[in-house]
Amino acid sequence: MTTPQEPNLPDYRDLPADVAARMKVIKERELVLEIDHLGKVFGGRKNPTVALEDIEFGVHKREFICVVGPSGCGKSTLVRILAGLEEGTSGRILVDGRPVTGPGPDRGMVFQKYTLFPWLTVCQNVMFGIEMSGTEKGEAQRQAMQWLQMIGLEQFAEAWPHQLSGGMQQRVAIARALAAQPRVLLMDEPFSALDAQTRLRMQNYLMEIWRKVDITIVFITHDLDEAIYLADRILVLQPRPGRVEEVIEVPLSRPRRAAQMTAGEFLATKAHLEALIRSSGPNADDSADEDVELDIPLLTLVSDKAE
Ligand SMILES: Nc1ncnc2c1ncn2[C@@H]1O[C@H](COP(=O)(O)OP(=O)(O)OP(=O)(O)O)[C@@H](O)[C@H]1O
Repeated sequence: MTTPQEPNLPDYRDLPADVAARMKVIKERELVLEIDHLGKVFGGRKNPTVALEDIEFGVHKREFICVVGPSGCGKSTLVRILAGLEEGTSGRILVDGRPVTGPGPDRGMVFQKYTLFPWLTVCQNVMFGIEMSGTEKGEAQRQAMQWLQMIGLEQFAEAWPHQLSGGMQQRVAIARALAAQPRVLLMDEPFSALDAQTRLRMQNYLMEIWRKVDITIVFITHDLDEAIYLADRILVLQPRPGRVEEVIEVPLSRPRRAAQMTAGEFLATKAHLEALIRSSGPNADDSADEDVELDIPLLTLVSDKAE
């Protein structure tokens, strides 16, 4: 779908030269994750809900993908299928060319809710992911400490998860997921429970780690600012049934800085995403009613009073 461009804003499709060059390099890289004609239907034949229909998308090595869309478009279903926690009804998922048949060490997960094991210390939590791959305890501890150093939490190695702030817990959750050396990191609204300032710090922190570690990221979010700030490409889903609405190449240079959030390219991308999501969201069919609401006499009365 095309939406009218906002006046005074650049065209979100115009990539600055450095971004275009970067996108070209990314697209030349191999596909780590392939979503091959994926469909998902819930419920029986009598009352089916088509959550996903014919999703076709490939994620390149070291790419940062954000998935957005209105509530109910199938974001959580998609990430659960990618993780192998749920099966698709049709199509398939491939990681490095191999079909996904269930959860596996090639895919790490970070969820919205803090998911550290409360009965393990911070260090033991990170060791857990490493030991899962068969590494012996002493070596796992050494590697876990390296990860804690990388995320700046080595002094909390012996602390319990509940002694850490929400942001710190999510940092440990990211370290735990990455320590198992997955090919893809799947993140399902990992920062949505955090306050705005912590959230921005976590976004910067995640991009910093991603710069240093060989990892491909698929990040689900409701927050359009977050998606634009983080992603190389944004996969926009539409609901009922969940289909690919558009894939947007984010026209922002890297490294990203918070100041870019007021740049014309950022605002143009956001305006386009908002229009896309508004037009396909749960209230899209009610837009005619909304127009009627704006005309109600009460609004005129209030403005009369003010004068
Ligand atoms: N276990 C289930 N049984 C039946 N229908 C389901 C089930 N899980 C999800 N659905 C339906 O599938 C569709 C997609 O749901 P999903 O939770 O994946 O969307 P979402 O984009 O993550 O939504 P939100 O943004 O509100 O979290 C919705 O219509 C939902 O009602």
